[in-house]
Formats: sequence, structure tokens, C-alpha cells
Amino acid sequence: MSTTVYTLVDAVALILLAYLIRSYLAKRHNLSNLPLPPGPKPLPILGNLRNVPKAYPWKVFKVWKSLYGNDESGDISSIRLPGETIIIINSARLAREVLDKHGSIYSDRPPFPMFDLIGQTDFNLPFKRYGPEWRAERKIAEFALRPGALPDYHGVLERKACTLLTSVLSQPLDYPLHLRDYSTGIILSATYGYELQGPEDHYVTLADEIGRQCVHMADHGAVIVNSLPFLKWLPGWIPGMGFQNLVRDTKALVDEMVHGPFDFCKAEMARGSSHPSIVRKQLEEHQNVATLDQERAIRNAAASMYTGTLQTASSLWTLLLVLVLHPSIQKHAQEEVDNLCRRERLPTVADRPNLPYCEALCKELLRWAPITPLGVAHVSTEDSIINGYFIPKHSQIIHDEDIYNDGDSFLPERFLNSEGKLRDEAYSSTVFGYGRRICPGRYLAQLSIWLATVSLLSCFEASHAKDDLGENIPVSADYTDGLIVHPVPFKYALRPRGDWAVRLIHSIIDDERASDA
Ligand code: HEM
Repeated sequence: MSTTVYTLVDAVALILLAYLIRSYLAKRHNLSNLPLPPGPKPLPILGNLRNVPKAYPWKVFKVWKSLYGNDESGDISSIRLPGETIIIINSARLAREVLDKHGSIYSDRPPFPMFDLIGQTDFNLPFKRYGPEWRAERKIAEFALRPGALPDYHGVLERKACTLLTSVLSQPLDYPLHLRDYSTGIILSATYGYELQGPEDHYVTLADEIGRQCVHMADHGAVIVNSLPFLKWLPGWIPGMGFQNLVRDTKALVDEMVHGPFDFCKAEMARGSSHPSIVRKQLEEHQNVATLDQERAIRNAAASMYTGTLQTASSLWTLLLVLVLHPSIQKHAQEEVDNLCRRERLPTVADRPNLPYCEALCKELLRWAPITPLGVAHVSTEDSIINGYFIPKHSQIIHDEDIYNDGDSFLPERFLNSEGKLRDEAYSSTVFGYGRRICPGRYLAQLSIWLATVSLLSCFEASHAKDDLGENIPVSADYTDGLIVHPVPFKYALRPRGDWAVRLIHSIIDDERASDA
């Protein structure tokens, strides 16, 4: 009797399995009968290897949009490389439709073998594969950086904005370095309760050094590991594998980045002298029950925030470029700040709703010169269809868009209505990415950029540097290439707007000294 039942159950299970396999294959067959999105003609085996842009890929993708575009399908193109398909979505509307609404299948990341080598993919959220570890760490970052948590950081932001002004006053030509200190200083203080130990702080230069080492590694051939991942197992003494030594050094720096400030925070907590911070709050919440996994998740989420500082500094570098190139925009923004603060005080976070032109200027900064022009690729975890095209599982989906009329012009007004108020629209641009992977630091980033912008505008005047004949030195408005870009260094002048501005900045220094005493 029981044998009959088993046989029956086995038979039903087999039929069910056969049915599932058949419908999977049929689905796959039906889907893969659809064409891939249009794109340059691939060669056998090599695919579109020769079409992959070597520099500034987003410029090439714009050309493809016009080449392969007809109506709806102009929003999407593709290239095929050995073993992978890359889908380029050229419209913000379609990117939102796909990546925001179907996050369950478009939220993985591609492998980053070179980053594996130096331990970046172990901890750094933007490069982590979609899965439980990413989810746990993302939850911590999202919670710490949600809009409701921002007031916790207002004090830090306003202090760092004052430091930025005093630094620019004393060394205006080191503006890019001051931006780096401003953005990293905010994150280190908010995340770990760590205060920079003067200029050239160890943890600020550490982040810089890692960036430099990565470029160095790429120059020494480590990027080849992205195409031939097995090379990472070969020892450094084999000819051509010399980059392994650089890898070892960079990995040590990355380890320090992940553990150094975290251990600092824990040590301060143990001494009872820690400042309020994201890490302290998280550790306190898990006190007594923090497992090693939880502690690791907190450490990784915190280190991911630490690495998110470059972008903020880059936007503020664009600010200087824009102010030099567009004196009328600078004047308009300064008038708005002066009307509110009467040249008697510095703007504070509380002033944000009352400075709409400055807010629009900051939105335009992010739109006009996106810091991560192609974002970070999302990877599909299932076969799917977009706009009637087949998107194979494991495709890399990148996004490049231009949703604005006259997109090359710098026009803060595009974000304002006819009454000069901010237009009521969701965050206009897509600079912060999409769906489940959208940048969790976006609210803090926008507030940091806004506060630095209004503080600088209230006290300084930016203009062209002059040559020996008193003529303006031209500014090119070129950008570097890469995952995160910034303006190519240019000559500028940055002066206090008058004696009153110098007095205002000195009065902050005096206030700070008095509160320290
Ligand atoms: C102007 C400044 C910034 C820009 C333009 C920016 C942009 C981006 C973009 C495009 C992504 C990828 C989104 C996607 O895959 O769809 C991202 C991810 C991320 N950003 Fe930002 N970011 C900025 C500042 C920050 C700051 C200040 C922090 C931390 C405090 C931060 C933390 C992160 C993290 C942790 C991720 C990874 C998210 C994930 O993969 O789940 N970012 N950011």
C-alpha cells in the first residue's frame, strides 16, 4: 500500500517538475526570440569589444541614442561583449519605470574583480552583490541617513561650514582641499564622532591615498583582472603580476579605512568620552546582544558612508566653476542671501526654505555635471523584457539621460516656477540612481552642498584669475573621466566680498574660541 502511495507521489512530483522545466524553457525560448535592444553591429565572438568607448563613455552613448533611436526604442540600446550584455537606458522615464518598479530583478551589481582584490567589495555597499549581507548593511545606512535623522547632524554641518569659510579665507587657492576636509569632516563626525586633527588629517588623506593607489594599480595592469579574474590567484613574482604588491599595500589601507575610525569610536565609548554618532547609536542599540555579524554590518555600513564623501566635494568644485563662468548667477544668489541675512549673520540650515534660488542653483549643479555620469551598473537576476526587447539574465544595466531642454546650459530657473518658488516635482534629476540601490546619502549630500553653497556665497566673490596683462585666464569647464568625476583643475580668484565679510568670519572664529574655552 505504502509503496503504491510513494509511487503515486513520485509520479505527481515528476510531472510537476517536468511541467515547471517545460514552462521555464518555453518562457526563456519565447523571451529569447525577442531581439536585444538595438546597438552597433557585433562581430562573431568578440561582440562589440571594439565599440566599447575607452573614455567618456556617456558621450558615445548620447550618439547611440540618436543613431538607434526611433520613438520608444530610442530610449534603449545594447552592446554585447564576450559573456555579457550591457543595456544602456537613455531616458530617465524608462529608467524609473524599469529600475524603480522592478527592483526585485534589477538590483544586483556586476562582479568587480579588481575591487575584490583590495577588499572593497567585502565592505563597500555600492559594489556589494544583492543579498542578505547587502540588505542588512543597507538598512543601517538608510536608517541613519533618512530625512528624519538629518536634524541630528545640523550642528555638525554648521560647524563644518564655518571651518570651510575660515579655511578659504586663509588659503583661497587650496579650495579643493578645503572641500575635501568639509565633506569628509562631516561624515567622520556624524558617523564615528571623529573630529579632524587639523589639515592633512590622517583619515582624510587615507581616503585620498586609496583613490590614488587604485589609479596606480590600474596603470600597472591590475584592471586586466576584471577580464581575466583567475590572474588574482597568481603570485606577484610571476612576470606581469607586479601589481600584486600594489594590491597588497592598497588592501592594507582599505582595512585601515574600515577598522580605524570604527575602533576609535569603540575605544571612546569604552572610555566614556565618545561624541554622539551613528556608530555609537547603533552599537548602543545592540548592546549586550550585538553578534559579530551585527558588529560587522555596522562597521561596513559606516565605512560605506565614509567612502561617499568624494561626490559632495566634487559638486562644490563645480560650484566654483559655475560662479566663475556665470557672474550673473552668482549675483542673483548673493542678493537672495543678503536679503535674508542682511550681511549681519551667516545662513543656517533653518534658512533653507527661504532661499529657493540657491536651492535651485544646487539642484542645477548636480544636474549639469553629474558626478557619477553613468551611476553604478544594476544587474538583472532574471530574463526579462523592456520595451519589447529581450534582456538576458545577468545583463548590466546602465543609465544615461538628458531629460531637459537646453540641457547643456546652466539654468537654475528650470527648477523654479513663475513666482520664483521651487517647482513641485520629485527630485528632478536621476543623479542619485534608482530603485533599491538609490543613494541612501542623498538627503545629507544635498543639505551639505546647499549649506556650503550659501555660506560661501554670503562671504566670497569668485571670478576669473588674471594673467600678467590683467586679462581673464580662460576656464575650460572640462571634467576628468572615471566612475566619479570632477572639474579639471582651473585657475580662479576667490576673495571676501568686503571688510564686513572678513569681520563676519572672524566673529565666528571668536565665538568658537569662546565656546571651546
Ligand atoms: C552629491 C553627492 C552624491 C552623489 C551624486 C551620489 C550618487 C550615488 C549613486 C549614483 C549611487 C548608485 C545608485 C544606484 O545604483 O542606482 C550611489 C550609491 C550610494 N551612495 Fe551616494 N552619492 C552622493 C553622496 C553620498 C553620500 C554623502 C553618502 C554617505 C553618507 C553616500 C552613500 C552611498 C551608498 C552607501 C551607496 C550604495 C547604495 C547601494 O548600493 O545600495 N552617497 N550614490
